[in-house]
Amino acid sequence: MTDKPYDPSQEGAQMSFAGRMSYSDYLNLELVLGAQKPLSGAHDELLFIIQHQTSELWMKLAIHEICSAITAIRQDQLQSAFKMLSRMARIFEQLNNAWDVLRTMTPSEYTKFRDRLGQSSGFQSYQYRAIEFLAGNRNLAMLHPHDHRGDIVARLEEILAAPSLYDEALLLLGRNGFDIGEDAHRTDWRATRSENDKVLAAWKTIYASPGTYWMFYELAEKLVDFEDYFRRWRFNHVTTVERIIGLKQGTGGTSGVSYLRRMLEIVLFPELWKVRTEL
Ligand code: HEM
Ligand SMILES: N[C@@H](CC(=O)c1ccccc1NC=O)C(=O)O
Repeated sequence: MTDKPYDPSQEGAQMSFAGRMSYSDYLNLELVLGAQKPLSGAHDELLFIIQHQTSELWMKLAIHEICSAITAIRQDQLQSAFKMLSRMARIFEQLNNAWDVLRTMTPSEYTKFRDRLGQSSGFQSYQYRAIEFLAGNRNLAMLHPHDHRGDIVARLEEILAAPSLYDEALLLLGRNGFDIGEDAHRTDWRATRSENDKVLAAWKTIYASPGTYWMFYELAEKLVDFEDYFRRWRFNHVTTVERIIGLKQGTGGTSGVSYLRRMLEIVLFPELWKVRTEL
């Protein structure tokens, strides 16, 4: 005698969703899964689109976490900030692992649809710029690709009007009796801050006695962790780009690989890296 095929409804699985919210209703899947619109017939274009869309979704979450981490630090709620910062690092790890999928696309496959991209480029990713601005890398020139979109410029300007993640970490040290010099008196958050020896000395004190300053020490390490994963993302990007387009100019108009190599030099939390040499 053959067994009847297993029917999960017999143990209660809901099978009727007329008038009820289903999985795809909740996740708005029609919108998400209907948003891939390849412009060519090339097999690999779907990979390219999905890779970018999923990256942008993870970036959306990263922005949500970093904004809440900034607020938590401002309110001296360091434990919740730590949770969000740990998640940030994990999100970047996720983005880093995703390069393994894109790396399977060869130059021959990419050239089949590259022309169709026009002058669009990741250089115009406003969520990527938001993450950089929120973290503390505030290069105002990066606002201009969005000049035609007042709503995006307004959102980025709103970020630039407030202290960055690193600024908030420094203000926290200031509130707790550390001399952070110039950084205690800043009013213009748009301007790129300069490195500051007093801040370096404050981190040095913290790293010299972790037990005494555990919360600040833990915050410092979470920030370094985040920057470490961010650097790996930049490195994976430039290596994948060189592997796929060599030294060609970018569709966004930059020199391509040499521009991206220059971006590898960006340091988000300079005194936290410098302090290592001093210990
Ligand atoms: C075939 C794969 C890729 C190639 C060939 C490529 C190429 C490039 C190039 C040449 C640039 C420099 C700007 C330009 O002139 O276009 C750039 C920038 C950028 N790309 Fe990609 N990219 C690829 C995949 C990705 C992916 C998957 C993401 C994820 C969202 C991404 C995000 C970015 C971002 C955020 C920038 C700006 C970086 C900065 O200004 O520091 N790219 N890309
Ligand atoms: N800049 C790339 C094109 C590119 O990668 C791209 C194009 C449109 C949307 C996202 C992209 N990804 C990252 O730059 C290139 O020069 O081939």
